[in-house]
Amino acid sequence: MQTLLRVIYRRLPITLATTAVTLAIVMILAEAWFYSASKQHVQAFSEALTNRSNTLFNEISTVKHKSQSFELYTPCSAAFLRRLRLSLWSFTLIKDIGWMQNNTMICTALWDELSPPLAINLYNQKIKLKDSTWVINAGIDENIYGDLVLFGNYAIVLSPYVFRSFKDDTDRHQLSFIISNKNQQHNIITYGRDVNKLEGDKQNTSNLRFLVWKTCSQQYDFCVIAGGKPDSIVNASAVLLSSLIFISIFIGLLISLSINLYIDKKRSLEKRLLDAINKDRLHLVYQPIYHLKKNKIIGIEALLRWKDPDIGFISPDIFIPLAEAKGLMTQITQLVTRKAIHDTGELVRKHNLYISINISSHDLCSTDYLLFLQHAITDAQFPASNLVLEITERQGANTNSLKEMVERFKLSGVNIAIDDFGTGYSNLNWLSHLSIDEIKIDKSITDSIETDSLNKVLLPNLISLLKNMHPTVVFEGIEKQAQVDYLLAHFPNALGQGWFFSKARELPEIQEMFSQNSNEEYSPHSPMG
Ligand SMILES: Nc1nc2c(ncn2[C@@H]2O[C@H](COP(=O)(O)O[C@H]3[C@@H](O)[C@H](n4cnc5c(=O)[nH]c(N)nc54)O[C@@H]3COP(=O)(O)O)[C@@H](O)[C@H]2O)c(=O)[nH]1
Repeated sequence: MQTLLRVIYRRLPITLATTAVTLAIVMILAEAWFYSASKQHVQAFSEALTNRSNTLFNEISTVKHKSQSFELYTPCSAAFLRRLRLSLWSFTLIKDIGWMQNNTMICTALWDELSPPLAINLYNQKIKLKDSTWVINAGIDENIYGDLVLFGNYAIVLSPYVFRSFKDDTDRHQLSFIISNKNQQHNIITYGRDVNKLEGDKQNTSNLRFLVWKTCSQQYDFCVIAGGKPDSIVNASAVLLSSLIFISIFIGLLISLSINLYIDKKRSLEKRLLDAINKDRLHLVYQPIYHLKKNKIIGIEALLRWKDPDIGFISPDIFIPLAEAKGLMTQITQLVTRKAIHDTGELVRKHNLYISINISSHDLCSTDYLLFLQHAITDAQFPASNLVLEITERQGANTNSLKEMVERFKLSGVNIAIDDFGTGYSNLNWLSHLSIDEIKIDKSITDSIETDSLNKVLLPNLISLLKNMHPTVVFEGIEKQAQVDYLLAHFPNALGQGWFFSKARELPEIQEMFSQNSNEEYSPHSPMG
């Protein structure tokens, strides 16, 4: 724990930055979540209110339809009132149905005949629609108020619970709503403190500060427009807010810890590599290269390996790019050249093998490396013609300077190969400009043999092109018998390298392979011939 805290503390700016960024991201996400939840709430509220209003309009419409059947009886007679009561029974949102004359209620289903008749105060909000008039909060009797729908002589008294739950919800969530006719000229019911905002915007256009949702009835002439301010993280409960802050800080610290550990690891890997180079902890393994038709090893490729005492084996795919990035490749190439020449001299001379080493185009353009190589060859009395320098172009080196240097290296007697031919790095352009002794066909092309990839279509043309050229051709990454069979049938003089024959091995194992093969019909020949 202490070590972790030290790692975090050591790079305080990174820790503060990641924590601040995480906090900002978490808060933005929380705000977006609140906004989306509020939007859904307004939408659901508007739709529920529309459903409730639909039920109400439906009940009012039923009363209107039935009114003709009521009038078969004398208004306010016992039979008439009985019909009203029977109808009223089935409604949930209508409280009473009355018969009116000159703004006075003569009788109602619940109150029977009123004696004296009740003068109804109809001067509160009055909304005249096509065939009815809505009176909101009409004074019915002493301290009795109610919403009425008037048509003909009838007065429908709405239940006070029609919109009660919606009004409660409106208060709780600071929503507002308007129920208006479809052309929006008459507001039937309005509620909430932001009704004015809804009035100004009845077109369902929400923005970041105010949400609006409009739903219209399919059957009846009304629409519901609901709206309200979106909830915000700022108004969230203290518990939620502090939990989010805590989580953000925690995630921020974890991210900063990972970044710090990654930086440490990268730095330490670089240091470890430098240490390994200086303490000679890198070593070479060798992968045999076969003449396909003769089924004989005629060369070996030196491949660098690094086993760190703490981490274990580290792939060249990791440390070679690291060395390139940190400017350590000159040292690495010199180390590989020195070791390969020193280790394999006897084997090469005895079996007339050729040995390939990987160098970069940067090394090829370096006069220092040329001098180094010449000294190494002379000191070890190594046959220069048995050495192949494999170059891979990754940095986009200038072809003219490469051409000049290839000539200078070749004057020293060594051979030059293009590695990874067929990838974006090595192409026909190099073949036409440089005096090349060997072409190594990339594994991606070898892989296409016996598959339906595009490379397979190109392969026969590539083979017929290469067959007519001077350089030796090596197919890399052979893993299957089918690939060997194909190449034997179409390009028997090609060379092959890959796990089908052998993985890269320690030098003693390679020497062992030669001692086993020594009595086979193998005539040493010029490796590049
Ligand atoms: N400049 C230098 N680059 C070097 C040196 N040593 C290695 N490298 C480069 O590192 C890359 C990875 O190399 P490595 O992990 O050693 O892989 C080599 C072979 O093991 C692998 N291979 C060979 N046959 C097969 C096969 O049948 N299947 C399969 N999946 N992999 C196979 O290919 C690598 C050899 O590649 P190449 O150099 O293109 O011949 C790699 O880019 C090395 O070049 C070094 O000393 N200097």
